[in-house]
Amino acid sequence: MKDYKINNLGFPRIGADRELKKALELFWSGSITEIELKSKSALLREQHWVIQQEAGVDLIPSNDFSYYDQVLDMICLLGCVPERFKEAGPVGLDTYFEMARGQHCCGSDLSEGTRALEMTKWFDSNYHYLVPELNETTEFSIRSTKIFDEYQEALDLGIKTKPVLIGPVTFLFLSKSFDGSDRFSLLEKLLPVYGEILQRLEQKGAEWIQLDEPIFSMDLDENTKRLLKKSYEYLSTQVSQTKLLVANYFGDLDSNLEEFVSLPVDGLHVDLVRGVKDVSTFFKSVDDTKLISLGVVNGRNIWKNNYTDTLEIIDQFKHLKNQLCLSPSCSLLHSPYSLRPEDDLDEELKSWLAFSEEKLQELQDLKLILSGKGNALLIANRELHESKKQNERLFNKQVRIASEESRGEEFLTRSPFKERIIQQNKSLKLPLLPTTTIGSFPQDKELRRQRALFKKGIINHEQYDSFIAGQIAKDVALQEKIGLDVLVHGEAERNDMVEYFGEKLEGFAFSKKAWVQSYGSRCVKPPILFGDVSRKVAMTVQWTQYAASLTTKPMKGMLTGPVTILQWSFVREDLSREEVTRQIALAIREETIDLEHAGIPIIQIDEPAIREGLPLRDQQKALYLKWAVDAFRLSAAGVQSSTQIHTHMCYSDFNEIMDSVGRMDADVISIEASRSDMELLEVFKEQCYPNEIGPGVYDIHSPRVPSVEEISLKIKSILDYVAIEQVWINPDCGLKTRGLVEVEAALQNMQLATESVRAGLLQLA
Ligand SMILES: Nc1nc2c(c(=O)[nH]1)N[C@@H](CNc1ccc(C(=O)N[C@@H](CCC(=O)N[C@@H](CCC(=O)N[C@@H](CCC(=O)O)C(=O)O)C(=O)O)C(=O)O)cc1)CN2
Ligand code: MET
Ligand SMILES: [Zn+2]
Repeated sequence: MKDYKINNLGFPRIGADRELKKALELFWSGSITEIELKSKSALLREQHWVIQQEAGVDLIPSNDFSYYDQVLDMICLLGCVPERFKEAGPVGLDTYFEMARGQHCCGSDLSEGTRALEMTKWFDSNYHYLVPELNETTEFSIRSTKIFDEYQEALDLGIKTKPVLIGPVTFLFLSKSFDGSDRFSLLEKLLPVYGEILQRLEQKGAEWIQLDEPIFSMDLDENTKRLLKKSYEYLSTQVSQTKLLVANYFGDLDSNLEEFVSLPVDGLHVDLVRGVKDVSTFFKSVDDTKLISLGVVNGRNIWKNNYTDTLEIIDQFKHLKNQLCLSPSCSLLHSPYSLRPEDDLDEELKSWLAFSEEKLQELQDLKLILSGKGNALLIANRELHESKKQNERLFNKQVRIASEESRGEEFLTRSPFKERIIQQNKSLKLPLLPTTTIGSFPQDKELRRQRALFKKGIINHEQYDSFIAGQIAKDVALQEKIGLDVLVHGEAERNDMVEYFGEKLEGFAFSKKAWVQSYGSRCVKPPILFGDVSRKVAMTVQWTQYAASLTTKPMKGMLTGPVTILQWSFVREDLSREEVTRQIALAIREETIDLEHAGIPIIQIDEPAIREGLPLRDQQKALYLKWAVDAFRLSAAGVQSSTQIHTHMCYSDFNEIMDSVGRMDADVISIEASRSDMELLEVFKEQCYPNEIGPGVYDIHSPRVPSVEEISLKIKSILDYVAIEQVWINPDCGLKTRGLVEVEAALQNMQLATESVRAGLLQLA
């Protein structure tokens, strides 16, 4: 009988009750010391290692913990800290957080020293990493001992771990060259430092080291393949006893399979959830001394594993002489912690789910079944999946019919943009460079407390609603005071832009504590989309109408788009993503039309996740973009030409999707632009993008308040790319993560800057 081991790629680091988030935020506000933050973090690491040990994991990861982000940790480890963060030598926690969050001064300091690193999406997930800044002269040297310290820390607890780090080629791929040089040319300088890291880990006694190279899930040119080969040929000579495991995840190997299996390393991890088509060819080419880690339990979704299907996959590897490991498909960073606190979920639904702790249990179950002793587990699991398939809760006949009947309606066009905009300008009467915000306003402790009280049933609906009404009134008054042109209601009633709609729509369930890290200390609680989606009642009309009644300025209604709801939920796997998105689009469309009927002149349908949902493989991109854009169009189809449709996307890379952005045909699109210095407007300029654009004029991810001069310069630089009639002025994204004081100051400066640019134009005229 074959002996299987259990390998884990990474464990959620935020804590069962988001302890790390809370500790970080206390530390940043000065309420706890660095020593306290460090000791709380050490406690979490210990708990996580012990849980995995008790769950029978053989290869337990270390260095999967991070105070903020694993790529930022790599920047420190490799010593490529950008020059504006002056510190030399070991990178301290202050510099570390400064790179992540920018410097915390509320002045008009324009110096480079204050700007945080750019943040962008980790492959096709909702996790954000900090982008390493490289240029031709970047030098590397070990400037953090975290990976060694954490290995030692576990060892002191009696646990021998497998340190995890991002591999050199993926690291360079994730980086950005700031002088136009080819970032991969730095590999020569980078490899010796990796070699030194591996040697130091070997000296400490590490048996295995995991190097993550998810770049293998993407289309690679011959040069990149060569660099991967070269890297591992070199790195394998840097250790003698210690074994190297290279991990691919998030997709299949496809055309990279040959290169992957022939890497001169001791172990390979494959994602067999997304890369299932690799199975049959994989074992034909791999040599039998390598350990193979089979990523069979989905680390990106929350549904209970289907053991029968999984055993079929494993079966194909059984005849190999290789040591086999059972493993999650990727790090469990993307899974919530545990199902245990979810006592509000009904038992049936709960029986369909597995979070991180349960996923480790699934690996143990599978191992037991493979050893011939788990037949009862296998039968129970099979019965569960059989009965789930037929469960009525998953189907709504009316929704299926409506979806069929709606085919083609996404093409219902209003008049062409050039004509629509004339009508809209006539009724909206906005000044040149209209100012607005992206939707959410700060949510303070008291607001969250009131929502928590309401959810616990301690205050009733009337009490909660009257609190929300008060908050909306304050937000509207603030916008009036500042003098913004298009107002929003501020989203006070929304815990999150996706979770809120999930709670209102049919077909979703929601959890109490299924938090997943999004960036730094920020987490999201993706709703669980398990059945056919439909709208029970109007979801936003009441609050939008109320806000509109408080002002004479135009009020912009605020909806979350279908692709973003899909992308940021845990989604059923028994229906295509395209079909699920269509169902959501139809539900959102009902809301769009209700808002129009309620007299709301501008409706924003946010689609920040369209870009992130783009498949990693070129071949699959066009199909995705087609149905994604169709779904967006469907969610707005049916409104009058005079109703202005806005959308919002917070990404810096539009190059690949520009045609699709055009096809969305929103009257106005607001985008995140400030961290990347407006350079992304290049593609809008090149393509002569015809509709209106609001490039964010300041970064909302940092508490820093930009000065009037700074914003004026930003506005002027926008005008280098886009005709003034097309331009809107707004921040990069929503303001819900910020404090009220800094928001008021920043928006005030934004308004003053806009007015000064307008005045300058008048003088010129
Ligand atoms: N889903 C999603 N993905 C997104 C974004 C987004 O807005 N939503 N924005 C982009 C950036 N990512 C972001 C992700 C999270 C947050 C964010 O602010 N998250 C909040 C949680 C928001 C939330 O749901 N808050 C709950 C509060 C939950 C809570 O903490 N309750 C307390 C109790 C409160 C009390 O008694 O005081 C508790 O459970 O301990 C609410 O408002 O109701 C956080 O981590 O702090 C922001 C941006 C990309 N991806
Ligand atoms: N309307 C949303 C907000 O302002 C858009 C956020 S995009 C992540 O919060
Ligand atoms: Zn945004």
